[in-house]
Amino acid sequence: MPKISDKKPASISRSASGSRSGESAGTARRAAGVACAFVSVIVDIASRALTEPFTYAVDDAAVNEIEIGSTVLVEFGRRLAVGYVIAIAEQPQGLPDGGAVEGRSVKTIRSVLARRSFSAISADIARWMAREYVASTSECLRLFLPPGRSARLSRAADGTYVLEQPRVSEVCDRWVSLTERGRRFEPPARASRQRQLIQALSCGPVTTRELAALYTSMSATVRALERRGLVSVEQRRVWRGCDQETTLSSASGLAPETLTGAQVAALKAIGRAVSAGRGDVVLIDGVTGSGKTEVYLSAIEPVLEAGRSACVLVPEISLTAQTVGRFRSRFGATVAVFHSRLSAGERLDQWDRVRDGTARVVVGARSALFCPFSDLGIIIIDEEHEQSYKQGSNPRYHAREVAAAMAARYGCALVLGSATPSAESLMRCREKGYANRSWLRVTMPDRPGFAQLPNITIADLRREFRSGGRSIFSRPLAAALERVAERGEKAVLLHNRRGFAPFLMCRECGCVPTCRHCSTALTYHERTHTLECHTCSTVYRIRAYPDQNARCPRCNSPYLAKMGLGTQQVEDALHALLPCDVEIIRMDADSTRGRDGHKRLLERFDAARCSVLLGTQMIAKGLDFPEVTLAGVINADYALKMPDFRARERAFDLLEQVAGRAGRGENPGEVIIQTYLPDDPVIRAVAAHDRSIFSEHDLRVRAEALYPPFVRLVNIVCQGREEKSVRACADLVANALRRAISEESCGEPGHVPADTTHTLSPDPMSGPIVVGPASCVIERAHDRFRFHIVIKCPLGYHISRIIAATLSRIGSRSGISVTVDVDAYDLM
Ligand SMILES: Nc1ncnc2c1ncn2[C@@H]1O[C@H](COP(=O)(O)OP(=O)(O)OP(=O)(O)O)[C@@H](O)[C@H]1O
Ligand SMILES: [Zn+2]
Repeated sequence: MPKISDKKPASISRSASGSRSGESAGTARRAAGVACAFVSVIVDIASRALTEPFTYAVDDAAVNEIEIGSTVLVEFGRRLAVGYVIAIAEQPQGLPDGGAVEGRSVKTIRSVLARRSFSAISADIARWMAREYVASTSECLRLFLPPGRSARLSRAADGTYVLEQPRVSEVCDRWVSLTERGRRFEPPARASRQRQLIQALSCGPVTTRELAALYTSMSATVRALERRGLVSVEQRRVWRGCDQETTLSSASGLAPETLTGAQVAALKAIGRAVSAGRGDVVLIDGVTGSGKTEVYLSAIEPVLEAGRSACVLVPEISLTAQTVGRFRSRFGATVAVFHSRLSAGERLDQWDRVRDGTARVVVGARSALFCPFSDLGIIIIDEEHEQSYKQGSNPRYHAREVAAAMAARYGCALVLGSATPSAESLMRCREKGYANRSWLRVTMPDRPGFAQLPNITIADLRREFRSGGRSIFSRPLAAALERVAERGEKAVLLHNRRGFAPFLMCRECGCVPTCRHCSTALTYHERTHTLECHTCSTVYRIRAYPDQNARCPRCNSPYLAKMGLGTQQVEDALHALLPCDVEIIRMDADSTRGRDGHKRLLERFDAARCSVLLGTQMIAKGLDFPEVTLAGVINADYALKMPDFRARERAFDLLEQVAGRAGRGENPGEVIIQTYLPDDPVIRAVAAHDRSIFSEHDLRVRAEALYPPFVRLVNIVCQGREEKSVRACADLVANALRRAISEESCGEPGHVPADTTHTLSPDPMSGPIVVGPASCVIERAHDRFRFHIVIKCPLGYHISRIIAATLSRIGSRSGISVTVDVDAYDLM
């Protein structure tokens, strides 16, 4: 590892804040052959306060190496640090944030650590993200760096800084081939090794790895013939992560003969947004199975023909072989794929393929947004309502918002698709715009061809219970499952396990074992006899009734019994109900472990003649199997009962999505939803295929209680081991915020920063409201107490700036962490 001595501290002048970084300055400098240059550097030190760049000089040695996007080593205060170049100019005054800096007081960068890995546009987006999400600019920029290759400094015991080697590297194969002379070469009769080698190469180049597998120890022979100029050895990059074959019948992306009228209309709207080049947004509000994926595929074609690239985001959960297969079969090797199951090396290789332009269609989860695109023509977000587009750790960005900011900067179109669009997106479309960009909604109300939306039956579990039904399956659902078995069709069955996860409860004293480190109830895993904490992953061994060793941890009673309903139990009930030639496939976190677990289960479901796919949320999304004629929901109620203002929207999305799996082919589909709450507006809306029954009710509630989409919501969580000091810190933060907000409104009434003005409906409030602090719903996690403050804030008000300034004024408290979540989704 290279060691770098820690020279005496250097004072580095700090530049004022700026906005745009121009690539043209660097290009001009090189064209003019100017040797001396200055750069704006974002220093990579974990601190929310470090959002602005610092100015450094570049000496002659480095001047030809340095570009926007380079990683450099710099002195920063008393230490060394890694930094990222976001702008270059001949004079400090020429830097977007320069001017205030005197040339001679500026430090010179130590060295260039890595070549360009992001563009000026990316740097601009990272700075926007840092401002918007109260994050440090370096943590936002790091999203754009090559996976596993970013430079890191660590401090050794003797005080020197050590540059850590990147964790991931490229892999090359060595290819051996015959040269012109080699082809004419006749090895001597006794040289059997040489003969073998020449023969192996006679049909074309072979890798040394293959040679080693075929013949042990061929390397000496290769070397010998190479020296004589008879064979040549060439390094070629291996592209990992490009070979995910699947046998799924529906993973083909063959274009249909004709597009539906709605598809044509949607494509026209997208075409207009692409050619407008302003970052306009098109929301495709299309029922399940209406052919949205086909619209995405057709919209990408002209973009590729124009030489530009496309980025397609899908929720992690639906990054299945089926979705990926459709894109690969339409666009071939130009597709790069990003999902969490890729190895670090595969990620790097996919990233490099995007950078060198071999891959121009990227399909991936939210982080795919940060690929090194050169000329982005379209960004597509499928299932745009999905909560997984919001990042749960710093920087807590929402992919939809980042994509919109990107689309504006790239001058490309943003396409959002969903059968259940988010309240936020629907509102922006009603207002016809947001943040100076046009938002247009197009609907696709029908399925193509003869496919119809399925018929929906609500099975009232109260009535079922009153008339003596005690089975997991109500009579209508049991009968429907039996019909599927008789006809040799397929069914999907949702068992929404969250909230129904089995837990243990003492029948005598009512004790429910909770985690020692967190305030969460523990999930019981029957097969391993363990209780597991889903917050901190602690595992406790335990025995449950009727095991003889079962004991309640509080009262020692043997009646520590299992409650709730596990997926395995539903699986057992299905086996009991259906004939044994019906294949039952269970898909949950346990059965999909491993890299291809998910894909293999779907392939089995696909290949079976008659089968039932039973699973958690993961079966609800995006699956397209035309033979599915029944979709069932074991219990719809959990989703409705969560203490969260978005719970009802999420419940509606989930039910609508599951229902959408049935009847996508020629045979009509049927949906049966079991519930104790048949009169709930969510259930009635799903049953009637009429979103407005639920959304009118839901929006009224949210408008009255001041919740999104009518306001923006920021959740600030303080955590620490000592309850009292955490509480005190939260009080301090809340009061400081209240003061800052009231000062702000006195100074300049109605002040709205220029880049966030838009035309949404009149604000229901005149200024931000700070609520709390209060204990979080999860009061304790990982042995740390949790308090939160919620800010409700009018749309268009730039609250992030005030939060950042307030927190940096307060400074950090030892042992207490403060996290800021702007546009929070998880308020627990
Ligand atoms: N114009 C068309 N003519 C005939 N079939 C089509 C057409 N467009 C799409 N399809 C077929 O209809 C089915 C549903 O399409 P697709 O999966 O694109 O729908 P979707 O709107 O993305 O659905 P979901 O929201 O449920 O994921 C697919 O099997 C697809 O091949
Ligand atoms: Zn725990």
